[in-house]
Amino acid sequence: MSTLCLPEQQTPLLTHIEPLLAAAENYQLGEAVELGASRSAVVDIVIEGQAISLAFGDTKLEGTGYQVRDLWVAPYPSLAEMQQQVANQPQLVVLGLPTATGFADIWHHNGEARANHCHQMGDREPAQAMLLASLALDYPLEDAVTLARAYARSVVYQDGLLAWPLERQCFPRPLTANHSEAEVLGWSSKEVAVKPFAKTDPAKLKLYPVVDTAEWVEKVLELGVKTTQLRIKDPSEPTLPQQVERIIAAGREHQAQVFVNDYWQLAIASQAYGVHLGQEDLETADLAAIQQAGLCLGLSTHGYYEILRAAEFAPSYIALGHIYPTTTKQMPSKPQGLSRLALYQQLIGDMFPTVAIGGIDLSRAESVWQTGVSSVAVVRAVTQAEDPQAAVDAFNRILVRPTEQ
Ligand SMILES: Cc1ncc(COP(=O)(O)OP(=O)(O)O)c(N)n1
Ligand SMILES: Cc1nc(C(=O)O)sc1CCOP(=O)(O)O
Ligand SMILES: [Mg+2]
Repeated sequence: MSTLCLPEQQTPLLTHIEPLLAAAENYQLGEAVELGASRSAVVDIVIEGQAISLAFGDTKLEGTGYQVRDLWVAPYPSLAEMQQQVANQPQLVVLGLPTATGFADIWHHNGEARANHCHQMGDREPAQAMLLASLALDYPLEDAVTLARAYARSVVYQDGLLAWPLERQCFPRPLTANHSEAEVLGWSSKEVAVKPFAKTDPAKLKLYPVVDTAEWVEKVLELGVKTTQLRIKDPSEPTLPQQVERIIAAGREHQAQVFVNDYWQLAIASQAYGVHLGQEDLETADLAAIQQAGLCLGLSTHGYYEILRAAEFAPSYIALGHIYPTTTKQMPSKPQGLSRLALYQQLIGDMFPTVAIGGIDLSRAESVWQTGVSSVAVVRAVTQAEDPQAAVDAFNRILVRPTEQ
């Protein structure tokens, strides 16, 4: 249970907040949110005992939270100026800044500014309402800002229908180097622009065991698996280059799609089938070199913004994690759950293959598969199975579409 308390002047937002919370309940997107009145001029949200405040316009933020600027009177600051300001002010959230070709929403992330951009922005109140509703539903700030814009736009597209935004056309585009307007708009990014990555074979991308030795890669390929990944987290592991060579040879022998986690230079040098990278790698890895070498690229995502950001790079697949709690890896984010997964899958549609990961076992595979994902990645469900062959066979029986039966 969380609470969302509005000051008097923000109560008109309830016109949007109430149906949005009802839609979220309907889709089972989060815990129930109790609405109340704030005794101060700021909006107060409390989730699991943690309080954040949001101050709009001239209201001053005191304490933890966000100062939201969303009312613009010419002359506007430039996008480059706001990028700098937000990078220096972690609490500043900028909504609907007019730019040369549209509108930008900007927020702070790890010492930098991030932004979405769109040509039509919708109205201010729906955006404010969704920002608050989605924060109260425990979406991270970047997803709340992304949903705020998607909702404000969807109210326009759907002719005033107050519903949870689902369609890609409502969502803004993250400003990355791959955004054709980033340069014209004066947005500077650390990533480089890249062409689309090689495509995977969807028929092979179903059960996707992620394992930590070349021996395990060879073993799962022997068991009939057609997509797998070598994930060795210790970069000083002395046998790393040999293990990568081994898995590439084994992948070729079995005509399988074998990915290397993290070590993209090694993967290029050894002409691996593909590389899997995380969000933080997008700014440091040489994506152009990976693309030019013809390798497939899988990208991790953990929410709306990361999905849209990943899509900008046209990867070979988008991984959606973590769906359920996992003990395999310490996760900074919360488990997404099936309902959020289903909406992410609907948003991505057939634009890119998708891979669900995190806490998936045989008992959960069927419901994950029913969301429409292209693949299910597992660690423990195969490597800790009493009988890995039986586990692989059981997954293979589940991961079938009706047209293939
Ligand atoms: C299929 C698949 N999905 C997600 C991940 C996680 O990648 P990343 O976020 O880079 O984290 P590490 O695996 O490097 O800890 C993955 N490896 N594979
Ligand atoms: C490697 C990894 N990445 C995740 C993500 O969400 O990005 S979850 C995960 C571990 C998945 O392990 P298991 O199947 O044992 O829960
Ligand atoms: Mg990684």
